Amino acid sequence: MKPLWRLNKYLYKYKGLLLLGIGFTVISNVFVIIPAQLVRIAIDYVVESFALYRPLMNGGLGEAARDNFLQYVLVFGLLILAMALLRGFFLFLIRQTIIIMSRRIEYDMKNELFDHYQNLPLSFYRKNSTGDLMARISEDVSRVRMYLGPAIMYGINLLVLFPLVIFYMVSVNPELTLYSLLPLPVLSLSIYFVNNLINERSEKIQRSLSGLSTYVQEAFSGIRVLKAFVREEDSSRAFAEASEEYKEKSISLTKVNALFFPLIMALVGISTIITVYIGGLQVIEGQIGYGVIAEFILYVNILTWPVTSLGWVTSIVQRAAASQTRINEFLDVKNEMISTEKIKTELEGNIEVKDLTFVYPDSGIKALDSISFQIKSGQTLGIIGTTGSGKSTIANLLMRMYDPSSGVIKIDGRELPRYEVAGLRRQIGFVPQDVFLFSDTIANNIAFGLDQADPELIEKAAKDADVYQNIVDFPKGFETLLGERGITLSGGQKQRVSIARAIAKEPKILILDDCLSAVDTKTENAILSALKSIMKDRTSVIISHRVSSAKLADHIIVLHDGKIIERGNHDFLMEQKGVYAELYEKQTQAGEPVDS
Ligand SMILES: Nc1ncnc2c1ncn2[C@@H]1O[C@H](COP(=O)(O)OP(=O)(O)OP(=O)(O)O)[C@@H](O)[C@H]1O
Repeated sequence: MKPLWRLNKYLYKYKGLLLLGIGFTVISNVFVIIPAQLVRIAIDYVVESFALYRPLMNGGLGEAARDNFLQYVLVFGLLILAMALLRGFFLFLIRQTIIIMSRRIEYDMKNELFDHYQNLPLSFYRKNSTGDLMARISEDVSRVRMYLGPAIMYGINLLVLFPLVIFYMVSVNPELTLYSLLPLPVLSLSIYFVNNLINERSEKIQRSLSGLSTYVQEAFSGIRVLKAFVREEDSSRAFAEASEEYKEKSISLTKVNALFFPLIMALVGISTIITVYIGGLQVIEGQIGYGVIAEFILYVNILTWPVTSLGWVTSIVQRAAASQTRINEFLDVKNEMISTEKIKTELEGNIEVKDLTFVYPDSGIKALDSISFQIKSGQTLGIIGTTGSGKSTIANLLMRMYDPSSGVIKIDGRELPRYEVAGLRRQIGFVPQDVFLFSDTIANNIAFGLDQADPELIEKAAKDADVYQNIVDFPKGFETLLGERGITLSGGQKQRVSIARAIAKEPKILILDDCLSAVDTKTENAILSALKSIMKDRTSVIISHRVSSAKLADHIIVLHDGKIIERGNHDFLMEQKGVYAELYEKQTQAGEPVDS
């Protein structure tokens, strides 16, 4: 229960709806109890009237007595009907308050979680899978909503109705009350166990279903690989196996579900039989009238649902508490990327990195080892290195996606933590190694970093990234929709749209992380020379495997195993005849012309 306390702030926020809901519950229950008493009075009246009817009929007053009697019964009938209608109206109002409150809280919770997720550092995303993040914001929040809505609603109903009914029952006949209520605790306990069984099995089904969807999603997004390696049969077999498991689990749930209602009916039936039997004995002994039996049968029926719901509510609350624990676990993750001074200022773009060492906290891999370099505003730094040498790590650290293990990174003489994180990132244009485009139009993808999409700026960025002609050649031009992962574009086109997105926001610092690998050297040169003019007075960092990309940089560093092994400009490094020169030779011999 304790994890659910965190939700009290929401209950407080929507206290108006909650209090109204409680009020409506009390009123609606009054209209449940009164009809039961009316039924008792009506039946007792009918029985008494029958006893009087015969002597009156003999005395010639039969007709008048009959009319009177029918009128009386009609009034009772109308009264009971009116009560039922009023009860229905108040039930409607209860749902309109408590269930609406739960939906609003669900909305608030999802927004809070989503905002929180977005603020968390990259390391959080390394540790937790996207599936997990999605499950907590959707399934777990839904389970918590079940507590805030139905569970609270039925819980309040139970708390109001139960004492009220028991009070009336005891006031009418304590002995009969005891006997008729005997099977109800068994009902509640059985529902609790059956419901837990249902939940357990539903969860297994849910897991198997999400496994099935992940499998289908992967099979079809990797369909080209699947076909190329002729694995269709294998894939079908694996799918059939996963479906079989899903089917078995669904059938096992159906079995338990099938038990649910018969169980309730059986136990209610037993209660009714006991009521009729004990009540019948008391009627024979003259202790009570027939009406009391009818009233008690109604009471037992009235109590059936609240008692059933007790088991149900308990298991909902347990599940909600487990879900809220999972949600709290994520909500309690703190964002370590805190700014010390929250400096918001326009950057000039002078970068200084000193003795930078970085160890990835989750893997313990030392990706960078005492790296130092400087880039003046308007200059370009080329970073060359083998796979896994730490190039992308430098990009991540410059954007403050992680904080260094030791050493400092300064921009314009200030250490990164002094800047407001969003303000800093807003002035850095980043083109990641794995291009990610959204399922949206090309124009919106390019304008992603802008607060307002300016068509002129978008076109200019596309031209500078050398992708303009490709875009206007599409029938819908800039309005072309990109598929789920930009499948309508070629690898090189995607990279260039991604570059256009970074330069459209006219950043002070531009970081290209190996993002020209899928374009030919001619296009690479065209982009790089366009960038040279755009990035005049701004700073660029060009990370690449290819010497052709880094060649034009003012300063080049060559990385190996997290360490700088060579540094200088192209001519200097060529003269050194070291790793860089060797790489240059290899790449030119491999048929990659590197001349501009
Ligand atoms: N998020 C991460 N968590 C743990 N280790 C990581 C992470 N990212 C990278 N590494 C490790 O850090 C080292 C440097 O990786 P990095 O991505 O910086 O290399 P790179 O030079 O950019 O390589 P490539 O050219 O292949 O992209 C590698 O050994 C890699 O396995």
